[in-house]
Amino acid sequence: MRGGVNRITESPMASVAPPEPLLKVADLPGRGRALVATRPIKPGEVLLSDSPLLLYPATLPSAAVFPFCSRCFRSFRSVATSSSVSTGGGPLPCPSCASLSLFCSRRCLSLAVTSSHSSWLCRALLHLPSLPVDLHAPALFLLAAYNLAASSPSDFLRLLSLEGALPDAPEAAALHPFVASLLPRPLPSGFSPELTAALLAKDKSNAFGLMEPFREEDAGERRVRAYGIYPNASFFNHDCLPNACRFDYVDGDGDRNTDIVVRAIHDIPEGREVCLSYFPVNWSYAERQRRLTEDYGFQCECDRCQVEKNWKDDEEVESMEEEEEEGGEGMETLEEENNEGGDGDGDFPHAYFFVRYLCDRENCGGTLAPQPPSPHGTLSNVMECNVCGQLRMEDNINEDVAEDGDGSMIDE
Ligand SMILES: C[S@@+](CC[C@H](N)C(=O)[O-])C[C@H]1O[C@@H](n2cnc3c(N)ncnc32)[C@H](O)[C@@H]1O
Repeated sequence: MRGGVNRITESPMASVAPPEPLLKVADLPGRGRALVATRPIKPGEVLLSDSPLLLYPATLPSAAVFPFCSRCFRSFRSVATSSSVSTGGGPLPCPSCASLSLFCSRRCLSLAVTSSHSSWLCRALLHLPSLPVDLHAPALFLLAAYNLAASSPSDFLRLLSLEGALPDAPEAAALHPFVASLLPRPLPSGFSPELTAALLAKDKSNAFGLMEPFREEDAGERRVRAYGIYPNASFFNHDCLPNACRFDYVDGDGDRNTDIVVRAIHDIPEGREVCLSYFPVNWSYAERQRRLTEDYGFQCECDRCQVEKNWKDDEEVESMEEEEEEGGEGMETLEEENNEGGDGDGDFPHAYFFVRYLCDRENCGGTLAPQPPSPHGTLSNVMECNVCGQLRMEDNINEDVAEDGDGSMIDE
């Protein structure tokens, strides 16, 4: 569904944070809060840079393939090669919980003990290895969330205001007593099994994964280094053919390395809803619907799903394989099909999106978006993959995106 089709009721909520409010929050029937373009948006424009409300590691450092700093989340490998980050002599274990938390510098260690690595959380980590491994990530989330309740009650309320009304997370029953035994007394106001379950549901619906760098040898199995809850980016709804995608540069320099950046993939008209895909765009219809139902509690009815729900399983595989194999010549054929509206059987009207915006690197599955326009508004013809980071020059970017005004080839 698109903004042009839906009736949009503007909510009284503030527009998304500066520098430029290119998006505003709107209530869309059947979709809850959504982000809508406040003016026509050009390919590559930065729609949002968002800092996390909270971050937590996906695993304990001992289980991480490439250990990372427990505060800034940079891998020690990247810190060692960065000119602007002082390592202070290599990974520093926390003096209290030792190798359960490692820091890249004395600065990160001293900043952490006054915020994300408070003394009770540090002691709590010592008990984490007693839990089954599959509960480590949700337990780390709960510890970070209850730590936020103590350190920044307003941010904790913001976390609670996010969407996430799924039935009780099954982990809640095991994790509530665990957390209750570790929290400092007095317990936070409102602390209850229901609050723990509600927090876990917020995490499931809203957490963004900060991924380990892409490696071809991982054969598509990418590991999550950390999860973050981003208060503004949490308003993006899902579309299986998104018009924006998000980038993260966690191993980059500067204090805002854990921010996520959302950029337009192609032209977006004013008033159109801006959506991300909550997972790689090359997933099959069945995989997408399963994930959206189980983790987000809704069935997707986007334009792409409307087409693919009528496909037989083998048709889906054939169409995707055709698109991947055909390359340049295939692209023309698929574009012709698109323009003609397809021929029914084996119809793949959104092939254009895959040819143009799906990274062609083996096992990557990332989405390409142009780099931001210059300060004078000149569009970039360099496409960047949001998974492997590959940059690709694209010819005739201005001509191609004019196809139907927003670069998509979907009939609306
Ligand atoms: C990250 S939140 C997005 C913002 C949310 N709509 C809100 O009101 O805060 C994810 C939730 O939004 C809703 N949602 C996202 N994409 C949707 C879609 N395409 N159709 C219907 N609901 C959607 C689902 O309830 C999902 O669990």
